[in-house]
Amino acid sequence: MKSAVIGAGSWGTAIAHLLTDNGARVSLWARRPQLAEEIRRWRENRSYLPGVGISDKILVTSDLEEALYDAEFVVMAVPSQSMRSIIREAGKYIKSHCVIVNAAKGIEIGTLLRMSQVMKEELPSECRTNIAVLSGPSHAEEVARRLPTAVVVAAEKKEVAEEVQDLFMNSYFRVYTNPDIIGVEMGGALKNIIAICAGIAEGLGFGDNTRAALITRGIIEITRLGVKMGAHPSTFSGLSGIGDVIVTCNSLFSRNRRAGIEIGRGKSVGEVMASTNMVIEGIHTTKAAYDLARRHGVEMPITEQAFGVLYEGKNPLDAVDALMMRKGKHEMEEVVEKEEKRQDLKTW
Ligand SMILES: NC(=O)C1=CN([C@@H]2O[C@H](COP(=O)(O)OP(=O)(O)OC[C@H]3O[C@@H](n4cnc5c(N)ncnc54)[C@H](OP(=O)(O)O)[C@@H]3O)[C@@H](O)[C@H]2O)C=CC1
Ligand SMILES: O=C(CO)COP(=O)(O)O
Repeated sequence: MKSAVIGAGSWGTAIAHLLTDNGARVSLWARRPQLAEEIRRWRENRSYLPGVGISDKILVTSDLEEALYDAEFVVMAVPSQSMRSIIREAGKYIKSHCVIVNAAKGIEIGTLLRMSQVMKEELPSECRTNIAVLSGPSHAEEVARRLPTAVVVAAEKKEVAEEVQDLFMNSYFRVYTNPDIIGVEMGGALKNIIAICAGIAEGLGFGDNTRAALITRGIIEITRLGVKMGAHPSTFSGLSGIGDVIVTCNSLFSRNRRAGIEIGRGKSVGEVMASTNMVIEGIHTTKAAYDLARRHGVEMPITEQAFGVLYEGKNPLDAVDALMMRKGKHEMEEVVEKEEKRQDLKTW
């Protein structure tokens, strides 16, 4: 059974490595012929995943048709803002019964669509029902070193989710299934905003209390938007919710957190983006989420302040003040409502 991994950044390379461990026949597509050539020559992706040997069983190519030839599974591990153009081209070579897995974490700016929605729009109709989403706390650097990791796969059809679960699961990579595609995808995308904010807080010299506050209040506003868009609230207490928020806000592997640290220390967003060839999804997702929150009338104070800092030149310290000095409120409206009902009181 052949799997094609589209995208030879750190995540695509780690996934190709994992699937090869699982005995699959794997191809890895790199956008630039030069990168494909480098990986073939060194059997290592020195640009994106240095120090990890790439099996010579993996076919590394920059030719999409060659990568996708005969593939039963296609894993899309490309930056979210490039997903549409790449899947459109890939769709010409994907077989109709293929299972297609989104591994990217983002929302398309402008259309405000999730990645599986973008894929659905661009793929031929016969491919559209076999789309799955893989998400959860899974830094490529650790997966490639076979460190125990747990993630979640969501799909419309249970059989599709289970096929992907079987494909990926092994002794160091545990995969759960979940029917809530919206929740799994929204959690994976939105956590990057919180990771940037946690980085900014660190860059400003704040401590563990601040990070814990951002993680906790962050997952609350992520859940608020996700539920408004049709997600199940419990999904956000799972791997693609709080799990991914925790890892991204704490890990030094996180590009989003690292970008935030630089911004907190005084670099501009442009400088931070120009300083790396890696994708900082949260910068784009902040814009998309800000627009989605307005469209759905959802209160997302952290996202709103992140938007101010990233897109309107707001001073991060002013953003912190704006968050801390908001009018006092209840921690959880739903708890208050339940208590009021239980006690038949209106004291709250
Ligand atoms: N890294 C991780 O640990 C994880 C990442 N993800 C998600 O996977 C997705 C891919 O990220 P990741 O593998 O980390 O990427 P990296 O940051 O490691 O590498 C960037 C990749 O993006 C490609 N790229 C850059 N600009 C463009 C463009 N304009 N069009 C097409 N491709 C472009 C680069 O190709 P080139 O070299 O040709 O410029 C390279 O393959 C993201 O959505 C990310 O959130 C999900 C889970 C874990
Ligand atoms: O999604 C990730 C880990 O689960 C990767 O996060 P970064 O893009 O911040 O590195």
